[in-house]
Amino acid sequence: MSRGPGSYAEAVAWLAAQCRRLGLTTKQVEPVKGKPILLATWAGSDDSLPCLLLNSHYDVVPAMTECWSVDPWAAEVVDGRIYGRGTQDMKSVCVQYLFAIERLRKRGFVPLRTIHLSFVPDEEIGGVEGMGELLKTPEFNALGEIGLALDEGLSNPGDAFTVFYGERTPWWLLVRATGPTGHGSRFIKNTAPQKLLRFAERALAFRKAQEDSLGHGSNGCKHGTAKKLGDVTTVNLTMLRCGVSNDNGKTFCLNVIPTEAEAGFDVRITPDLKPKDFKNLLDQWCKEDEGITWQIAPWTRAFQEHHTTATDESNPWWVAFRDAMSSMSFDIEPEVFPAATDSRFLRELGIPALGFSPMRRCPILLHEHDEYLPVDVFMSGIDVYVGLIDALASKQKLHGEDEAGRKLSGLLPCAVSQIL
Ligand SMILES: CSCC[C@H](NC(C)=O)C(=O)O
Ligand SMILES: [Zn+2]
Ligand SMILES: [Zn+2]
Repeated sequence: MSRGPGSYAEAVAWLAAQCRRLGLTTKQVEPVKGKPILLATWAGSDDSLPCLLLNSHYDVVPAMTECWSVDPWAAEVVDGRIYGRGTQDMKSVCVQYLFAIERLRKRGFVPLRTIHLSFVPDEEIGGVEGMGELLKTPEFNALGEIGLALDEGLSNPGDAFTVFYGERTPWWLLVRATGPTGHGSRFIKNTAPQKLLRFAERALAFRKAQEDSLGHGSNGCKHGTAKKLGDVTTVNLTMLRCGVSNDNGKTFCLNVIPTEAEAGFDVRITPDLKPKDFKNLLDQWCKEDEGITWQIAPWTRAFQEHHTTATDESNPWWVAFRDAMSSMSFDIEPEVFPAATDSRFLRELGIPALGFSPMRRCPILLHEHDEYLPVDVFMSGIDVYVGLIDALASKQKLHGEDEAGRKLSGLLPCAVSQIL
């Protein structure tokens, strides 16, 4: 597979060949030109039952080769570790699904429920033209009712596996202030940069309070544990822009007060905070000054609701997942994913989705230099999927699935909360 941009088609061709070798039926869809999606299917014996969807993204973030101690594209094994970009995020999962299916087929396993696999591009750049578009296609619709989707998670450095039932909603903000100009030597009031800095101070005070609450709140937290990153809201100042320049930003007239100043913020709203309430906070911070406004960065999409997958007895798929892991003697730790994954598109449609990569006893190395996965973690991850797929695809009709195999509206596997 070649490296760098332009290898989407090669990646899909390779994955499609592997799927066909395993006897899966495959279909390629390309809702956005140059961004192919692979769908593969192992038909179940009862096509009236909702299916299992195993999702993975085949794109990866770039690697700064000069900062790696090995070639990030060679999958070299050094000291029992597979090094390479995507070993954790999430090429390993793409192929672990396939190895697990190969093993199950060799064993003569026949799934009761149909198993679909989706291999999508673009997750690393927002997923809008990958999973986002896939869900609008007739081919996705033709897959039938999805009972449960599995998607990526994160490694757990301890002995348990982490399972993500939701994620923080990303809001990317632009804040713009305007004010008077004047000579840089004077006490000019309410300048654009001053207003912007006051806004930033309010935002950063909120950030500090959120950071201080990390590690606390064992009573308030959904799973009775101390607050983790996914349970608080982060606000990070990621862009600052102002100044009067005569030469397109090479040098600045530092003695002239600029009339405009702009800042960009990466905000991640925890499911415990209503997006509507965060919006009110932003409005309030802006109201404290004249001439300052905020907007969602127009090239991004801000979800206005949180969608989480229920992790209690009301969701039979959660129970099935939990019990399957427990029967393999694995502990699981349910959490909110601190960043964004393709699961948010699935949950938005009401499809229960769990973020799970079978990686434990290993540091979280996604997007880092020298990303690796120990060989034994990779191999045992295949065993985990064999057990999970066997258990989940063998589930008889679950509580809440009606005669036609459809979910009853009373079943709430995917809780929608906090409507703006
Ligand atoms: C909003 S799309 C960007 C997706 C990216 N996901 C990860 C896992 O890094 C992020 O959260 O920034
Ligand atoms: Zn990923
Ligand atoms: Zn990633």
